[in-house]
Amino acid sequence: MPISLEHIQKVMDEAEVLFTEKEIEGAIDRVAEQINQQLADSNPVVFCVMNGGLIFSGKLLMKLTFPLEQSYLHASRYRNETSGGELFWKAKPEISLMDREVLIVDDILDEGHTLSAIVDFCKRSGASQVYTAVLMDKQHDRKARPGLKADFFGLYCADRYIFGYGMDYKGYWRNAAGIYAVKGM
Ligand SMILES: O=P(O)(O)OC[C@H]1O[C@H](OP(=O)(O)OP(=O)(O)O)[C@H](O)[C@@H]1O
Ligand code: HPA
Repeated sequence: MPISLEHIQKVMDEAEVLFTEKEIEGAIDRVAEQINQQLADSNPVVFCVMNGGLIFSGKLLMKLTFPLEQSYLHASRYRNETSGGELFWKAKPEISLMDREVLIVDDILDEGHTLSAIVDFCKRSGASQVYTAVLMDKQHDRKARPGLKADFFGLYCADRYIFGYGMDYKGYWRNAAGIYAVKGM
């Protein structure tokens, strides 16, 4: 069934603000500072995980102050739905990862299946070290493995369905300049 724009607008009108733009920008500054300290001499390839990682990657990259290469990959398991399924690779990395340090940048670590599969792929492709950075870490006990964490993360969020700053609700509101929770989810 096609999604009605009335529904999409209603979701925004009724959503709860979890984090303001100012709070999120502060978190991105902190993540950038940590990465600048730890990866400055590593000549990494920084991969944006499309689509959700687009805004965080863009904002983060401009705050990284050392030489790096940038690329993208696209693996999706939600496909505009609000619960995850099988991971589907839409675009694998084109740049060689052999003996490279890699930083994967995504919007959210939810159950972590996406990030784990991407990290495994990079290691199998010869990366010497794989780091991960996410804007949001969702708090619950359904992680792909207990204790799964990103190396760098911005903010913890509650176990709600969230959107904004790259994260979508049914394909919409990635452009929202704040992080919102859908009413009742
Ligand atoms: O930790 P997980 O439970 O695996 O979920 C996190 C992943 O889900 C979202 O991507 P999605 O599959 O929606 O693709 P998209 O970025 O193209 O929207 C998000 O951008 C993460 O990549
Ligand atoms: O809460 C979420 N919001 C948007 N995309 C997501 N992908 C995994 N979890 C989420």
